Parts: sequence; C-alpha cells; structure tokens
Amino acid sequence: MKPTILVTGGAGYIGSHTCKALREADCLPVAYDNLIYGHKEAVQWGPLEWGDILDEARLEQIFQAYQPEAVIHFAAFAYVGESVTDPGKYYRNNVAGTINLLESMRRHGCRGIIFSSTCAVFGEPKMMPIDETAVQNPINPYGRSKLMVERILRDYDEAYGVRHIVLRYFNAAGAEPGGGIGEKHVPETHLIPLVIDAALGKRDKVEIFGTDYATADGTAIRDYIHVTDLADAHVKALKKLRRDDTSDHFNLGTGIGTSVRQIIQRVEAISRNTVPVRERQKRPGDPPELVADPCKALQYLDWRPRFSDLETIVETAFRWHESGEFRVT
Ligand SMILES: NC(=O)c1ccc[n+]([C@@H]2O[C@H](COP(=O)([O-])OP(=O)(O)OC[C@H]3O[C@@H](n4cnc5c(N)ncnc54)[C@H](O)[C@@H]3O)[C@@H](O)[C@H]2O)c1
Ligand SMILES: O=c1ccn([C@@H]2O[C@H](COP(=O)(O)OP(=O)(O)O[C@H]3O[C@H](CO)[C@@H](O)[C@H](O)[C@H]3O)[C@@H](O)[C@H]2O)c(=O)[nH]1
Repeated sequence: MKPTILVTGGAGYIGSHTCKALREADCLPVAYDNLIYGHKEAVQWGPLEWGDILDEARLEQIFQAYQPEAVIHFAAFAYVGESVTDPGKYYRNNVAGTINLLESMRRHGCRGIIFSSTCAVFGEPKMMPIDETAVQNPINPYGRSKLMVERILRDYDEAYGVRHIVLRYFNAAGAEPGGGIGEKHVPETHLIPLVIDAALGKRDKVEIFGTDYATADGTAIRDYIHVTDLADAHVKALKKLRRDDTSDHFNLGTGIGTSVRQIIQRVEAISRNTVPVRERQKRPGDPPELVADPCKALQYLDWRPRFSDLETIVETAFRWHESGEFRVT
C-alpha cells in the first residue's frame, strides 16, 4: 500500500507541484482544498477532497476516511497587503485553521506535518544571506501568522509528540518542466507572471516598485526558487521525518539574489519582446534584499535545486503562461 499523505492546499501552485512529486515518490497525495484560490484541473496525481481547514467536521471525515501517514500543509492566505488591511482573515485562516488540522492529526495519531512557512517570518533582516539562526521579526500580519504557527508546532511537538518540519520558502517561481501545471494566482501579484503577461501583451505594462534601493541597479533583490525544486524538498522532508522522527526547520532558496530589472531582462530575452515598465514608489513593507543561506537544507535534507537557475525558472514559467491552461501530461 502506498503511504497516504494529506496535502492541504493541494490544488494551489506549490501544492499541486508537490502532489506530482509525491506520486513520483510512490505516495498517494490526497489534496484537501476549498478551491478559493486553487484549481481542480491542477489536481492530477491523487483524489481531490473539497473542504476547508476551518471545518472541523469535514476534517474529521477526511482523517477517518484516509488515515494519512503525514500532512503537508500549504492551505493559507498569502497576500501580504491584504493581511495588513484585514488581519483577522489571516489569523483565522492561517492560525486557527492550522490548530484545527493539528487537533485532527492528534485525534487520529497522525504524527508528522510539513509546514509551508516563508522568509517573511524574518522581516527585514540585518544579515544577508539569511540562515536558520536569523532573528525572526515579521513586519506584517501574514508573516506573523506564519511565525505563530511555527511556535504552535513546537508546542504540539513537546506536548503531544506531533513532529514537524518547517520549510521557509523564499520566492517560489517557475512551472512544471513538462508544462502541465504552473502558477495561476487570481489575482496575480507575483513579479514573474506579471512580467511575462506584459511580454505576451496580456497586460500593457509592469510596474517596478522602487528604483532607489541601495542595490546595484536600484531595484529589490529576491531569491527565486523553482517550484519543482520546492516540491522535491517536501519529499525529502517527508523522508527525513520518517527516518529521524525529530522536528526541524529549513530555509529554502538558492543563495543567489536577482533584482527586479534582471527578471525583466531575462523575460525580454526569452520572449524576444520588450516589456513596457512604469517606475513606481516602493511597495510598503518590501525589504531591499532577501536571499537564503540554503546550507542547512543542502546538508541535512539531502536536497539540491536542479531547476532554479534564472534561465530555467523564466523559461518554464514563460512556456506555461504562453499555453495558458492546465493540462494532463
Ligand atoms: N508562492 C510563494 O512564493 C510562497 C512563498 C512562501 C510561502 N508560501 C506559502 O506556501 C503556501 C502555498 O502557496 P501558493 O503560492 O501555492 O498559494 P496558492 O494560493 O496557490 O495555494 C494555497 C491553496 O490553499 C487553499 N486554501 C486556502 N485557504 C484554505 C482553507 N481554509 N481550507 C482549504 N484550502 C484552503 C487555496 O484554495 C489554494 O489552493 C502558502 O501557505 C503560502 O503562504 C508561498
Ligand atoms: O508588479 C510587481 C510585483 C512585484 N515587484 C517586486 O518584485 C519583488 C518580488 O515580489 P513578489 O513576486 O510579489 O514576491 P514577494 O513580495 O517577495 O512575496 C512572495 O514571496 C514571499 C517570500 O519571499 C512570500 O511569503 C509571499 O507569499 C510571496 O507573495 C519585490 O521586490 C516586489 O516589490 C514589482 O516590482 N512589481
């Protein structure tokens, strides 16, 4: 029997890519998603169970039906700006929803969870690159909701023996190299899909938020990590959880920073089109530079990014956006 893994948010961007990787690793991924932001067409490697993590009775049904060996927990709201204007929505979904999930796990003796955290838990770090010892001081409710869950996970480990691996992604990007699934957030706020849409003429321009940062070209620097590499890290984390039965946390990035202008140039090169830009003020709360120190993940997760060079990230994202839709590969 294949091990069953409950994947909350499995119809979303990173969740659907992880379901594919789980299936390739001979697991059965059960996607649990309320489809608020997910896409049922993205669920191709196991069943889709419609449901909300805020719905305790539905969670109970799912745990009874599948008795999952472990949970990979992506379901959350992730719009930083909205989290500032509507924090209650974020704490309820991201924090209260996670507590429901943990309670179901506890009741059913499910003792392992992999949690999607973010580099936003570090706020505006003083030292670059950011390793796992950096001070955690998030500057918006989204980042704080994720940090709260990190703390709650520690308490559940200590009190009930529920083990966790926290994976703090930097900027997820790119699309499945086979082309069947990719990034479709509605509304889209992420840089790479917006720049690609401008190159494809689906938007009239892209806005550059801040051109006077203290960086080489004045625009903000991020660490873009290919979604397929992130998916692989979840499979590796699952193996580690099984093997070691201890909780841990990892920063997931490449260690390489890329500026907004460098992204635009790369999209222009791949699309052979000019991307019209408009220079704007900095977006509030955007740090100038966020780059991971991935050494701990490289050493202890036995993980190597394979698709995260800028060329492959932009190329796979461009091909997927050009075709425009999910399809079975
Ligand atoms: N995309 C990034 O760059 C990035 C970076 C760091 C962390 N993260 C985190 O990774 C996770 C996945 O991000 P993504 O980009 O794939 O987002 P996404 O919106 O594509 O996926 C999230 C999924 O969760 C579902 N969902 C939300 N609330 C739910 C609820 N209450 N019950 C059931 N399902 C619910 C949505 O319908 C969606 O399918 C999130 O937790 C996000 O905070 C993302
Ligand atoms: O139209 C745009 C959109 C973005 N940016 C800039 O591009 C960079 C990347 O922005 P974006 O793609 O929106 O990602 P982040 O704001 O870095 O946030 C993402 O990455 C975080 C981790 O770094 C996650 O926690 C969030 O969920 C996820 O949205 C930032 O400097 C933005 O200011 C622009 O200049 N123009």
